[in-house]
Amino acid sequence: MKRADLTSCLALVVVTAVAGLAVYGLLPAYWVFLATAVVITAISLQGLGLVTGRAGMIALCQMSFAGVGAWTVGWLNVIEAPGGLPVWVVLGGLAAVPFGVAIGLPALRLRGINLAIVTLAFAAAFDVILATITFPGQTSFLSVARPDLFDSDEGYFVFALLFYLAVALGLSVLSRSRLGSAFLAIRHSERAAAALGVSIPLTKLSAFAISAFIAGLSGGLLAGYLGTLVSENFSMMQSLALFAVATMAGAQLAEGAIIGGMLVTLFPELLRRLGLPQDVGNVLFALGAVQALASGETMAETLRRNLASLTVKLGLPRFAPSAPVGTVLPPPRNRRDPAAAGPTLVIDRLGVRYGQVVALSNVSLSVPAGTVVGLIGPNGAGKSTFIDAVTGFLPAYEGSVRLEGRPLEGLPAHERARLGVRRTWQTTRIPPDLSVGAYLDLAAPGLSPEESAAVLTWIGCPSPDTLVQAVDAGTRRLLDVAGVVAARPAVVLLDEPAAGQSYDQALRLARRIAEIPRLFGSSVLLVEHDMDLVRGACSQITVCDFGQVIASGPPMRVLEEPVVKKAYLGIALEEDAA
Ligand SMILES: Nc1ncnc2c1ncn2[C@@H]1O[C@H](COP(=O)(O)OP(=O)(O)OP(=O)(O)O)[C@@H](O)[C@H]1O
Repeated sequence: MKRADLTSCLALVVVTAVAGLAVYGLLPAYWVFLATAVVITAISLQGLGLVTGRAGMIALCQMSFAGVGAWTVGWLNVIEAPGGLPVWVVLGGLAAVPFGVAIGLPALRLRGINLAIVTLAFAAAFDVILATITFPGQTSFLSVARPDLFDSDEGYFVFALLFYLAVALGLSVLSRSRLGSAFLAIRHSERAAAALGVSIPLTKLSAFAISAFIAGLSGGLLAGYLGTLVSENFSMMQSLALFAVATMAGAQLAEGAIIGGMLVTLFPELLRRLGLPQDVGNVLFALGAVQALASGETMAETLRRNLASLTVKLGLPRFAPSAPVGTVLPPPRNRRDPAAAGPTLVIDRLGVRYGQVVALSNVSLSVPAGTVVGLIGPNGAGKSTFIDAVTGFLPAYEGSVRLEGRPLEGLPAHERARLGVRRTWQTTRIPPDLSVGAYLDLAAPGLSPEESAAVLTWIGCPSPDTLVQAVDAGTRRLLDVAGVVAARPAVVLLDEPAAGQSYDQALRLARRIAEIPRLFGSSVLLVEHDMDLVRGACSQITVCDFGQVIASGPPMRVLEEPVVKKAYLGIALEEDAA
């Protein structure tokens, strides 16, 4: 585990222990009882935050997953299964996983309102089923047996808090893993995530499965908390309210889940004491969710921002570790002998149509091993379409694409990326919530901290602990390039990497791109409008116009050809004028 992960896990343990001790030691028994409900709700909210806040999908059936966990615990209690409540709660979580995966399956095709309707329909169906079958032990008033050590209400608070801590620690570690970064990546752009080799179906299903597991745990804990359960505890309305609170509080963060748990538990208590109807709470939660979505900041994020500025004002040391400084680039990929092995990438008679528009027709091109090849052409010539087809982002095309002799037809984008075809985009699609280092881990798993730091220094990006949202647009383009080359694929396809760069930066980038084959062992296909960059980086270029190849060869010769000058008339005149 990295030092930064260890520090944040330790901080989580200390804060939870201090807060738990304060509640346990200072509050009267009734408030400790309420605090237990806060903690149990916070556990469920953490699971919901994973799917909604992190992975960006809508799930309106969190309490149904909790109901599965609670039902399982009730049943294990009735049959007096071995292991007692701690084991039953975990089994309750596991029982909810298949339901989570089943609900995740529509998420592979549906988004937004359609996914919301599917998850809501599941919650409604679960309502009906629960009302019919009742909870085990409900009719005979058989209470769920708590462990002896945690039998009292105060003891059960500690029991629930231990589960909260375990879930928070697990999610904290997960958020720093490649899967955690993949959740953020699919929320930001599924296409860009696939281009990094992330499997979208697997990532979405993992989010739903983990979320359902956590909800199942919370349901099982609720069974032990209340003793006996009724179907209203897990109704569709409860799921809707939980979703609103998760959106408002920012349940993807541990403190957001606790804020949400306090709102869900203590607000109804306040309304009860004021003699106001409970529905007022749900209306306010909905308004709070709208406010959070409109402002783009959840309550937990506001809290973090204020705490950070307070830390700066008080001059306290921040816990962020200093970036490791290294000079060792990752070793280049094992390069095949170019003469013996043939070209890295061969495209033969590629054709693409968008309805009646012929975007590419009979385009053939090859990228020899260890070279940088340019693909240029005026706007609308078909360059991005070419990259989309090669990297697997078009549903269909004519012709063939071969990587090191292997045909890629039929393979989806993430598999092509894993095989060694990596791309960047015309506009950067890096999730802004990630740190620079986490993005590099996502794009190129397995790099050591020293190698990450060296790649970033080489391309001219800030240190790994810098947040992407604090980085300017031009530098994010460089990070795009760093991500693809650090993975050391067979070939990288760079789509206008100099967009947003100054003239000097573009020339520097040209030198870096020319170094890619030697330093990383990857061949390069460069799409670019900046002719100085093309001249500086490429050994061969192919020129397209209206979807067809009009010239190819060494840059100096090809750029002088009349047909190319004609296609580039506007640009040629600009260059002459300059
Ligand atoms: N999704 C689409 N639907 C219909 N037509 C499209 C689509 N995408 C691109 N085209 C058309 O295909 C042709 C090639 O577009 P493409 O974006 O590949 O060109 P380009 O060379 O990358 O242009 P630029 O340099 O401006 O990025 C253009 O005529 C464009 O209008």
